[in-house]
Amino acid sequence: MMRDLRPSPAMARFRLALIAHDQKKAAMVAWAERHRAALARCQLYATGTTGSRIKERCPDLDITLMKSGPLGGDQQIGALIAEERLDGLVFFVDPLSPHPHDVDVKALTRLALVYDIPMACNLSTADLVVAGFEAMRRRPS
Ligand SMILES: O=C(CO)COP(=O)(O)O
Repeated sequence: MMRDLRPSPAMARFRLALIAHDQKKAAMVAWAERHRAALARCQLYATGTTGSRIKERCPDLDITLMKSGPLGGDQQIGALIAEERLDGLVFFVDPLSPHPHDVDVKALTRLALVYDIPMACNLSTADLVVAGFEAMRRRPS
């Protein structure tokens, strides 16, 4: 079954979570800056360090900061998905470094699959997710 990704009238903003591993944080900040206008129309969540880094560069973005990933932030984002309070996830994964909380990352990925949440793990897919949100926002209901 296809999810209807249009925001309901009651939920006029897409709810998007942003996460980046350490080696990908600079790319995430640059990406967020590039999509600043579209992201300003979203309700944003982020793991602690990722969100703080984005806010340094884009202080106008309203981001709800969760805990840092290794301290449970990935699981908090997963809980948002399980409660159906998230419409998309951008998670810039570093495939070349080991992470002590790999099990949390796997659990988060699994929940995004279970709940059919658009999940972008690299730049080009993240661009498509934002373009998709913007196109759906403009589509007459
Ligand atoms: O570790 C992370 C994702 O697994 C990201 O967490 P931070 O944004 O707190 O660094």
